[in-house]
Amino acid sequence: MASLLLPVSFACKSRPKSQNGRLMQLFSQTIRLHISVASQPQFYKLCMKQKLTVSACSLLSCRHHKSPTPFAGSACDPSSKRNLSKTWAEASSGDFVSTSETKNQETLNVGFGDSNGSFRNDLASTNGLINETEKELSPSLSITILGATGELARQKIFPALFALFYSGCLPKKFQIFGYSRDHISDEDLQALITENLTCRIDHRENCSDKMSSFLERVSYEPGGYDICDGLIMLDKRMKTFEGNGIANRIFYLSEAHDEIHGVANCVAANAQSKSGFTRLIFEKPFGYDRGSSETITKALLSRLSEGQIYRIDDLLGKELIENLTVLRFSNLIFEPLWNRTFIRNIQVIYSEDWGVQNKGRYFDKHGILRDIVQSHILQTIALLAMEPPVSLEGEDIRNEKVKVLRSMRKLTLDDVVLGQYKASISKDEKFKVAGYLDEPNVSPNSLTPTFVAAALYIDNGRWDGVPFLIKAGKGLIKHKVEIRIQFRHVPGNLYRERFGFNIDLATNELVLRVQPDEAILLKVNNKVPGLGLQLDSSELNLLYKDMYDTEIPDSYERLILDVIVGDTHLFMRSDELAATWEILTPLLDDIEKYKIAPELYIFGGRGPVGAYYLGAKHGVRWSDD
Ligand SMILES: NC(=O)C1=CN([C@@H]2O[C@H](COP(=O)(O)OP(=O)(O)OC[C@H]3O[C@@H](n4cnc5c(N)ncnc54)[C@H](OP(=O)(O)O)[C@@H]3O)[C@@H](O)[C@H]2O)C=CC1
Ligand SMILES: O=C1O[C@H](COP(=O)(O)O)[C@@H](O)[C@H](O)[C@H]1O
Repeated sequence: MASLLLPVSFACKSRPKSQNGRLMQLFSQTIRLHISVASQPQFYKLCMKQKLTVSACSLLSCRHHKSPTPFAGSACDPSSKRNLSKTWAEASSGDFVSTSETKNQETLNVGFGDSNGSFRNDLASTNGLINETEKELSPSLSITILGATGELARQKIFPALFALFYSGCLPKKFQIFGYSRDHISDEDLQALITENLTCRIDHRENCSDKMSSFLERVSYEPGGYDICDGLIMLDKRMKTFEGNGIANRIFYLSEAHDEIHGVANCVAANAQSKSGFTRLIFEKPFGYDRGSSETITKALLSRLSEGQIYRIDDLLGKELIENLTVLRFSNLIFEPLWNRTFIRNIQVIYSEDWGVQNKGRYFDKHGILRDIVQSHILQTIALLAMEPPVSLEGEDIRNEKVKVLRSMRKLTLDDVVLGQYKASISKDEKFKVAGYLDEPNVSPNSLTPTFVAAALYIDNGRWDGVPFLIKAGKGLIKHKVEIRIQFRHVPGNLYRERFGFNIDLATNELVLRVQPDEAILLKVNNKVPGLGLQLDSSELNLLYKDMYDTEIPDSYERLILDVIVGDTHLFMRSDELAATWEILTPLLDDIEKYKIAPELYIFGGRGPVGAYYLGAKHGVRWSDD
């Protein structure tokens, strides 16, 4: 019962006083009175009755469901995903605690909950007022962004942290430290990040107050990446902020990739917390091939424990990807069909209508296989194809993902089509569109692929013989990420003649549209209304923007929150990482060895025609065109 109610008190306590303040007060009193008897549906009704939707209950509890039966749990209530105290203890027990390793639940508490599982008023309030003793002893969270002046930090990480603060998802005692080589002041950094901070569209009260309150907690420390002096200074500054309470630390390594190694070493040696957890977030690329990735992993594991390493992949924080496991394991109608007997093929499509933008140098070295397939696509397939995990705990899910990845056949040139976008003329024929070779910092003779289509197979009992067709490319006609699951045709279908010879028309298809416009679509064969017996393929359409009147959080918000609460399931473990490189390295070696020239395709087109032949070879018709 308590866990059902946590989001309620959490949500409502963390709300600021607004014009709804009185209502809010009444409401939270009411909720507390109901604490021992209320159930989540009852709570929901209460919210509805009081017309306390988004504005009064915050986005956390009764916010988004038009459906009358929201499930327990809230956006930033970790217990909604996993059991808070359990997760906390387990995730932390794998963490490196350099001295005085007090690993019981309370000492490794993030400050969200106490050992009874009930929430204390530890969440960041907009006025941030806590008395001195409380300040000294309460658990703290320090988040350091290394590479704080960079594009990723400015555009994604700081805005995500602000959104978490805005949604009441950060503990009361938190501080954000920016770190990079530039000699700038706290104020300079605050000014730099302000332009990208926005309040949620669906509840914008006190936006500027909240921004100021957030910015007050952002400070800056200059320092290098490979020499540790800066991090030693930072450690001192953190200690001043942390006081004598439990000190939890997160380091987000968002500096230039070449520096990752040195920085991780410096953090591990000089800036780990002595009394709480220390977690490091790593950005892509996760190595270059099997060998390089293994070297990096070994170096990291010599300094840190597996539980401290969070390899972040923003695609995995998208709503529909998180929903994959929910869809599969909480609906009776899907899981029994989720195998080779009923599924004909699965297509994962990652199509971008832009080029490499300003990342020519990085992209030319890595290419589409490392940039998109190695993590985005293989992780998506792993979640899609894994066996049911023992539980929703991160490690249980990661155990299943690694098995699928290890059962995946190594890719070979025979089952791959590579492409590269070339210069073209705009549709109105008015201007020339740059090709890949015209991009800044790209070698003029580059053979780096900007497109790949490939057929993957998982050699296990569930998926034997089912092609997983993947397509990823830049400079294509559409901008979308989709997973398409095509089912087999109905045996002895009574209506077969209505479909002629085109069996594809009679195929049920489940489409998970990750972006844009998140949606779950199910294609079913249906009778066209009327006196005749005409059939068509229609869509049962769960379009999120029609169904839920809430803003979908950015994936960085979800993933950073996962790091805070120690939920590892969306982050690649070292053995998963090794398994992905096993699949790709032979192919990458051959591409380099034989200097495989990619098939050129027009920017803004459908990609190389070879992709269609590849589909045909594996009995698949791309269903996204
Ligand atoms: N941007 C994105 O969308 C994505 C980025 N990534 C990864 O995230 C990390 C950060 O990306 P992003 O912010 O775009 O990168 P930036 O190029 O903007 O660089 C980030 C920071 O790294 C430091 N830096 C830049 N060049 C060098 C250099 N030659 N030597 C040492 N330090 C340098 C800079 O800080 P300083 O002031 O100290 O010079 C800069 O603020 C990278 O590792 C990247 O691979 C991964 C996926 C997507
Ligand atoms: O990780 C990456 O993602 C971007 C696309 O990110 P999105 O959040 O805009 O969908 C992609 O363009 C880039 O190549 C890749 O490294």
